[in-house]
Amino acid sequence: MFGVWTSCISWIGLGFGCWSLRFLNSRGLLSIFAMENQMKTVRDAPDVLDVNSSGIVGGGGMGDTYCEDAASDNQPFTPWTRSVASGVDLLRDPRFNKGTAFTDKERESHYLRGLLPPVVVDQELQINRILENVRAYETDLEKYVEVMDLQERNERLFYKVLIDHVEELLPIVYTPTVGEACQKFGNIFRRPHGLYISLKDKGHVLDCLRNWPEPNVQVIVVTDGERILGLGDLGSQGMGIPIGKLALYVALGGIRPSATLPVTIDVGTNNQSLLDNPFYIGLRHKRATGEEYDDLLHEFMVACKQAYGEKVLVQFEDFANHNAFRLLAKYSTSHLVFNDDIQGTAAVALAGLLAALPITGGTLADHKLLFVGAGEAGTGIAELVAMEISRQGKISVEEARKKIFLVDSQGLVTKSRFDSLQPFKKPFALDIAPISKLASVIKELKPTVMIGTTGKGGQFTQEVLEEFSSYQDKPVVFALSNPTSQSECTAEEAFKHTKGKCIFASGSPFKPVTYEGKTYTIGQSNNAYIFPGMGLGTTISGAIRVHDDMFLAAAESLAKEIGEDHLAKRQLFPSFTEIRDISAHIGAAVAEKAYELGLATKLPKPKDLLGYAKSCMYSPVYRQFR
Ligand SMILES: NC(=O)C1=CN([C@@H]2O[C@H](COP(=O)(O)OP(=O)(O)OC[C@H]3O[C@@H](n4cnc5c(N)ncnc54)[C@H](OP(=O)(O)O)[C@@H]3O)[C@@H](O)[C@H]2O)C=CC1
Ligand SMILES: CC(=O)C(=O)O
Ligand SMILES: [Mg+2]
Repeated sequence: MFGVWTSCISWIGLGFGCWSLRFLNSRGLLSIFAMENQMKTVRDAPDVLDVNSSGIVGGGGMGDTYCEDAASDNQPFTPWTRSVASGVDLLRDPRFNKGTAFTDKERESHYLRGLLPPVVVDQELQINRILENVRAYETDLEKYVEVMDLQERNERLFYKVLIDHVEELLPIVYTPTVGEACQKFGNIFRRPHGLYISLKDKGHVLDCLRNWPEPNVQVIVVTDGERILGLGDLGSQGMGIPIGKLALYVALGGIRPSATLPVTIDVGTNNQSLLDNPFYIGLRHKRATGEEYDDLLHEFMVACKQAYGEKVLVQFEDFANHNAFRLLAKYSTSHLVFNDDIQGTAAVALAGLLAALPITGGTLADHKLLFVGAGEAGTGIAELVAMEISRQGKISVEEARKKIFLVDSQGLVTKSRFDSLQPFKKPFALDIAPISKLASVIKELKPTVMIGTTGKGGQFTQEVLEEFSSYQDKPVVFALSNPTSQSECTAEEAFKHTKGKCIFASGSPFKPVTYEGKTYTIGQSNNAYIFPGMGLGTTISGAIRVHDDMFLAAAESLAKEIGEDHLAKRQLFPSFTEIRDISAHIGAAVAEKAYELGLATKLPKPKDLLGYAKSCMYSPVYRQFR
């Protein structure tokens, strides 16, 4: 369908000049021309831009895209064409707009004369201007709005500034600010920036996907908004999360922006304050459940493959756990799908634990791990850790699970509660008397690692941290709940209440902590280290399924990035400034695993997977228009 669309455009464009392109957005019109133009086959490599004077992009090259067509041919010059609007439409198209960075020549050839102020600046100066504006805002939410506006105006500038200033801007486009943005999404709403698929679209989900302007989608992040970070049910306003995650796929993992699709499935919300809010953007009723919910989700999953093929990666994000586990189980055998909160989080936390071993000494199997919070993140990590212990120690996963204890909102997960336990908790149920208080659980079981995934701030109290550090020298404390307000403790509290002994990581960013004259850098144990590389790896290998071993490979690859200089600062995760290179390594490791498991379809396998991964990564540097 879209191949025909592209060829039609090129034929029309060449025949009638740039002005004619402006009339070509009606599907009916296009299909008529497509009938006349079946003979022309023109490849589409949307991010490699080269525009001729009639407003048609033409030329070829691999460049920074791994649009499957371009990548699979593996030729330096693959013929293709791409239509780009001229004049004011070009300025209004964020994908191609360069604003005042358009050169005089480009302004002349693309009908921009008079539409811009006379100054011509480079991307660097534009970045400085953006940063100055962003920094001038007092609140992070204002900064978020400014930065997301830029994404809507000038995509390459948005990604360049994000990549070059990732440490400063990640907390704005991602946790913690994205949480507040979701809470107030209706108030700050400007443009949709993703697909909203609601119960009103039942029977027409494929039409929704077909209305999306980009034909070559490779990564979809979808939420139903029921568990947004630790902020609960935010309904349609959860859309901020897929948008933010996909911005990171591009900035950190080098996926082409045009290959990303944020989706929110709206089945209602149980958040009464949103239902009462006149600015709420979603369906104004309680959540649909059961068959009605499942049918819409199923229609969506089927439509994804119909629209984008077998190899489109679907990332489930921030679903409540009663849906998350069963959706993953239901679709993991038929789709290229993973759940970021269960599997991505597991890989990043495992990487942190592996990285901590040189400090704690011993192997993973020598540890006793306590998970405070036994939902998606908690049991996801627990299962992957058990897999790793089993693999390293050549013991069964059942045996490995014995080193793991869970605590949920009712206290320790024990066999006495077995019948009422959710299925994902059952494998870890202990055969001991129930204990409800966290400090008492610690006293009884003496874990060496404590991982918080409760979504409830402040669970690691002074009493809990003091108890946990009372019998060991190197207590490992991960407070993974997001955003910052929901963190089980702050970095400062962790160091203070363990008397500087802890090895600490958090889900949201914390500033370095100085305790008794020594400064510690706080590593961020966030799945943002994993999913961009996972997307890169599955895409470059043409993987058709995601397998747990790919997450183990990703975790091991990430753990290798931690060296002695990091450990000297007790930093278990590298700085995000290094993340693009790290994502390439993770991508190569994931792709390698996909080939090993027979799940890769891109053949022959590239000889140098790392080099190939790097060569495929999107670069936001401006293109020259000819
Ligand atoms: N750092 C990262 O990369 C990631 C962080 N997260 C964060 O983790 C948090 C949880 O997410 P997720 O696992 O998906 O959520 P779930 O709702 O699936 O799990 C939450 C768990 O916490 C338990 N819980 C709630 N209150 C308490 C309490 N006071 N004491 C002990 N346990 C408690 C719940 O108990 P019960 O089962 O009894 O209800 C449940 O088991 C969120 O804040 C999220 O932002 C999530 C993914 C990635
Ligand atoms: C990071 C993430 O995925 C979460 O907090 O849900
Ligand atoms: Mg999440």
